Amino acid sequence: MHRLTSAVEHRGRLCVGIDPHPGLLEAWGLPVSAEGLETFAEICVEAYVGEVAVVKPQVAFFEAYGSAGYAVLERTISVLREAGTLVVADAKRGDIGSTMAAYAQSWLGAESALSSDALTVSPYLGFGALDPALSLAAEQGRGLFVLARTSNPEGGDLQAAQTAGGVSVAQSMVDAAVRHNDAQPGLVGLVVGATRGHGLDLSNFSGPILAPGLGAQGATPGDLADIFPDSRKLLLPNSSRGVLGAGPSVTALREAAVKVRDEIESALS
Ligand SMILES: O=c1ccn([C@@H]2O[C@H](COP(=O)(O)O)[C@@H](O)[C@H]2O)c(=O)[nH]1
Repeated sequence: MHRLTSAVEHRGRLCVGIDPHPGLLEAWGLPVSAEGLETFAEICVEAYVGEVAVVKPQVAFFEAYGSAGYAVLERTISVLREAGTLVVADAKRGDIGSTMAAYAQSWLGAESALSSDALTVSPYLGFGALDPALSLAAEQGRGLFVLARTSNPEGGDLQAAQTAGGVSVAQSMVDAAVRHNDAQPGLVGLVVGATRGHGLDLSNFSGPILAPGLGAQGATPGDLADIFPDSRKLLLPNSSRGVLGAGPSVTALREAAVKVRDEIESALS
């Protein structure tokens, strides 16, 4: 949490995405192949390093190219982290505890080529199933972002459903995160979409919140203060396509990221 707080103080709260959609590769004049992917990622890295605190590669778009895609992802993560940019691997892993331990080693283990500063995880096999990842993250000084209320409209039926405890499923994830952070501040972050009112009580939650939905999904920096009235300090609004649409010029991409970054900072000041 200390590294995140310091990065955000220096380079703002925007978490910008590297989401190499095939349509974006084409729009950038790149082949839809692992070679195109590599150039796309290199342009993103050049544009973002030094300007934003946090970058979120969307693992799915690398995975689509198999081992060659993973090799590009490994290089991308490593170059970003060596340059001092925090990396959230958006892989949304979640499984029974014994398998979760292996996912944790892949994304948070110091020796892994995919080792990142934080990983998105799904708690829908039970928050307790995340324990091996929580332990490794704590040991390695990394973080987890646990899906609570996602930005997509389809998430509502499940996430807003009432649990036997009388709170929504999403709120139960927030409450579990609060309990873990009481023991280890900042270990658990949440994913809460910026696309609508989330209906959550976040007043006891002091960890980071990854808030996707700016740009292509319709949210604007001006919406953030209303949606997250009590969670501004470590709020990490995410925009991917909304910024990436400015490429392939490194300068134009950097300017687009800096513009959104600065709009977020003035909206949350
Ligand atoms: O609730 C969620 C969780 C994750 N995402 C991811 O964030 C980006 C958003 O991309 P845009 O291009 O800015 O829409 C993408 O990687 C999603 O998989 C999310 O949108 N909502």
